Amino acid sequence: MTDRPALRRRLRDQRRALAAPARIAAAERLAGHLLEMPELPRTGYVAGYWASDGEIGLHVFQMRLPGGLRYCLPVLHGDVLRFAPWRAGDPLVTNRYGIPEPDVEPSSALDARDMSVVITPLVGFDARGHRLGMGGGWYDRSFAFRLEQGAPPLLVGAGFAQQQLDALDAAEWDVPLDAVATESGILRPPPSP
Ligand SMILES: Nc1nc2c(c(=O)[nH]1)N(C=O)[C@@H](CNc1ccc(C(=O)N[C@@H](CCC(=O)O)C(=O)O)cc1)CN2
Ligand SMILES: Nc1ncnc2c1ncn2[C@@H]1O[C@H](COP(=O)(O)OP(=O)(O)OP(=O)(O)O)[C@@H](O)[C@H]1O
Repeated sequence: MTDRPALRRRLRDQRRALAAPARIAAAERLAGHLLEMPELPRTGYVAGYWASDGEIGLHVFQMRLPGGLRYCLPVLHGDVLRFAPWRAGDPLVTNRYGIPEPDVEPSSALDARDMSVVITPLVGFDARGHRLGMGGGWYDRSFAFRLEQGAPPLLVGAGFAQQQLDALDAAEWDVPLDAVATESGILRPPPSP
């Protein structure tokens, strides 16, 4: 068994330590890889996130999204995530974790099932698409339905290549990612037996 809290601390420290020019270049390359994914639909809702704590940024990706795709940000609602369309300039509020989210009534925001694509933040990941997040279980609870059905929504993790781990043991509730995008490219986990 891995010590998940210790692993999170180490990976988060490494992520914050990345120099600004490297993180800007990485976000730019990440956007290019995401936008070239053949699985990316031309219309629908795309969930991103507001990068915090050194997470790889999605601003370039958001700005270059094809016109038919609406960019959304997560909104905490009860114990799950909902999503609200957000464009630069739209009002924001700070959630309990200090992360900005669209200033909308959470109960009126879109359901996880309404998303075509979800770009998830990552603390760590492995080649099988196992994801280590911040530890709140938000993405796992919100997308638990993906354990019983296929995409959509397509779940794509986003992170720096340095966040890849050899192997991450998955908990029974961990929802595997369909792909992981980094500055180095797109990693597609082999189908699990
Ligand atoms: N940018 C971003 N937005 C996101 C997530 C994320 O990982 N990144 N989330 C992914 O689930 C959700 C929020 N989940 C979170 C879960 C735990 C902590 C956390 O532990 N934060 C503090 C300590 C707790 C606190 O301040 O109350 C920390 O930095 O240690 C933060 C966010 C939704 N929005
Ligand atoms: N489908 C679920 N049903 C009930 N509880 C869940 C579910 N998914 C996750 N949890 C709870 O969430 C807690 C945190 O899970 P985990 O460590 O996998 O979070 P994470 O994926 O790193 O976090 P996040 O998604 O917020 O970035 C677990 O200990 C578990 O109690």
